[in-house]
Amino acid sequence: MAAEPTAERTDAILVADNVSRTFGGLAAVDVEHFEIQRGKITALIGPNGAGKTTFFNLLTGFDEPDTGTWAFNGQQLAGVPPHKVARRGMVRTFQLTKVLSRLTVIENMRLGATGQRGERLLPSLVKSLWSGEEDANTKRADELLQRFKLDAKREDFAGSLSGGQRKLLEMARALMVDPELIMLDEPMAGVNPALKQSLLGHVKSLRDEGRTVLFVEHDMDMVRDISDWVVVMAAGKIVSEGPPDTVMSDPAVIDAYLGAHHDMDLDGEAEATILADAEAELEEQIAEQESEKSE
Ligand SMILES: Nc1ncnc2c1ncn2[C@@H]1O[C@H](COP(=O)(O)OP(=O)(O)OP(=O)(O)O)[C@@H](O)[C@H]1O
Repeated sequence: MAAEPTAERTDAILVADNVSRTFGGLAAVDVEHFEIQRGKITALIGPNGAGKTTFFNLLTGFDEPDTGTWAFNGQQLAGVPPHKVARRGMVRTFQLTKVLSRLTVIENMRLGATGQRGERLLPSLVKSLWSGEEDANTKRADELLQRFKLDAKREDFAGSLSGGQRKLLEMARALMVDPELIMLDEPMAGVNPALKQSLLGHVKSLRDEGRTVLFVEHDMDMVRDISDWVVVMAAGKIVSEGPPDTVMSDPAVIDAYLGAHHDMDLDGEAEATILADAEAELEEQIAEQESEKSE
């Protein structure tokens, strides 16, 4: 049996109660109780439209709930704007938007240091950040780019990165504020199958260095592989939670997925394109590793 959603566990870094959000008549999120355990990797899964992204947005201050309270390290967060949430140590990743794609990799990293603000502010922020090349933020950014093997891409436009590299940049950028809790938005989306292991390694390394990770993901292999705890949402509610093996064999979870989740079948052409991309990206990684060795 999977643990009941209300089951008490030990060291929670985040505790949320009665968080709800409706759109028109639709209860997108209606979560009675939710906890994230410190130092663990927690997966938030559920079929399309289950409310995962909305819940993420509520917890990080990007959307306002109709009801609810939640505390991070014992401090209430309702009503706190996203950049202040980030400064308190809780940060979420974002998929690269158009605006961010037009900035270089290092510019994206510097923006990460400011926490998270509305995109309209970005152009002025970018300019004001340029005072000193050698400041502490640049040093930290360069260290992170090295760790995520993006240093060779430092001056490239973020929009030119491959799917896997974008995901690495999203993670590296979030780490600029040295968060205790990092929330990853579909870290495997758009990543070539051949590179998934390397990405998984990076996510595990976040836990190994003492951070807490929450991620939303549709890739069940990833969920099974790296999660310490899995929380399942369906129709806005938490319907099950527990260790990955237990949860994934829970009939309520299987029902939730069979009811609403459809994996897309790829046609031959799409599959060939993905394979070709994967090969190109792998070759690039190998070339980078070889050039590192010869340095
Ligand atoms: N801004 C909005 N206005 C109206 N309805 C919304 C809005 N945002 C989300 N919804 C609705 O709320 C429900 C939950 O959506 P949400 O995106 O949170 O689900 P999800 O679990 O993240 O899905 P996916 O896995 O497809 O990303 C859906 O029915 C969605 O259509």
